[in-house]
Amino acid sequence: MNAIEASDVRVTLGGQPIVRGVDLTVPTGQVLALLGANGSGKSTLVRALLGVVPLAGGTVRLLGEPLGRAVPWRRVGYVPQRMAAGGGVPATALEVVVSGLLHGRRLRPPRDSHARAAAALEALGVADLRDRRVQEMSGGQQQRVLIARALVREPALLVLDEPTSGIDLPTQESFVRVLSSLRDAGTTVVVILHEIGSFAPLIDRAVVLRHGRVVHDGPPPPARGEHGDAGHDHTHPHADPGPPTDGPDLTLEVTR
Ligand SMILES: Nc1ncnc2c1ncn2[C@@H]1O[C@H](COP(=O)(O)OP(=O)(O)OP(=O)(O)O)[C@@H](O)[C@H]1O
Repeated sequence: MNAIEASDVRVTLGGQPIVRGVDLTVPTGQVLALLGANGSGKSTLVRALLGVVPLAGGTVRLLGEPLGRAVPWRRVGYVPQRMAAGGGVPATALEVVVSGLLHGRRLRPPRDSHARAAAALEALGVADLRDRRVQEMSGGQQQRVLIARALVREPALLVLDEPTSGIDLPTQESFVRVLSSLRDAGTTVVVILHEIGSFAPLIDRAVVLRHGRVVHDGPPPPARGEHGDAGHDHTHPHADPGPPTDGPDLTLEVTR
């Protein structure tokens, strides 16, 4: 089965076409990186795939069901880009993570929710923050709490929008290990990345957007190696240049 089947997805925001006819099929268990310059439409595409913004055209199926009530949402985890984890509510980290176990008609968390939430915080290296209020945390700490909130659902499909921005390298690496074990358990992962960086060993496929269209879909771009002594491996999407063209030219530089 495919975790995502999207066909000719179109989104218009503020009168502008932002996603301009994207086809995307993601087989179960695949780890897909969504890359592209700032403003190329990555966040808008995933928001459309998850039904957060309305489609101006096209169709989406998630976990075998058409977008809407039939989708088993409790099996979908989503970590939006940079959002205050508590949404202004004076909740502790543990409470925010437990809220990840609530869905639809389930208003009371399951019996083992605290143990599961604590384990998710531990996996993200923020076990010691469990009783701290999220509004009092740094952006990176809040981000980790949000990731824990998505992980605690043990999702079949996990969608992450630049999950590691503002997170230091050792924590990024431990997060990549958490994702590896999820992948081994068969979870499908779609992750928007600014740089492939520490995710490189995990990525099966890279889709690059430019001006709301797919301009690359295949293996992650190979490292070119001209910065051979940089000591690490990352992908820089350049700023989305010029007017839209249909050409397949990639504005992607991979340095090593
Ligand atoms: N609510 C909105 N109304 C109007 N335009 C919007 C809205 N949200 C996003 N846009 C525009 O849509 C375009 C794509 O934005 P989007 O956030 O999807 O890009 P992105 O590739 O995720 O960028 P980034 O890497 O900076 O997060 C941008 O030009 C943005 O200004």
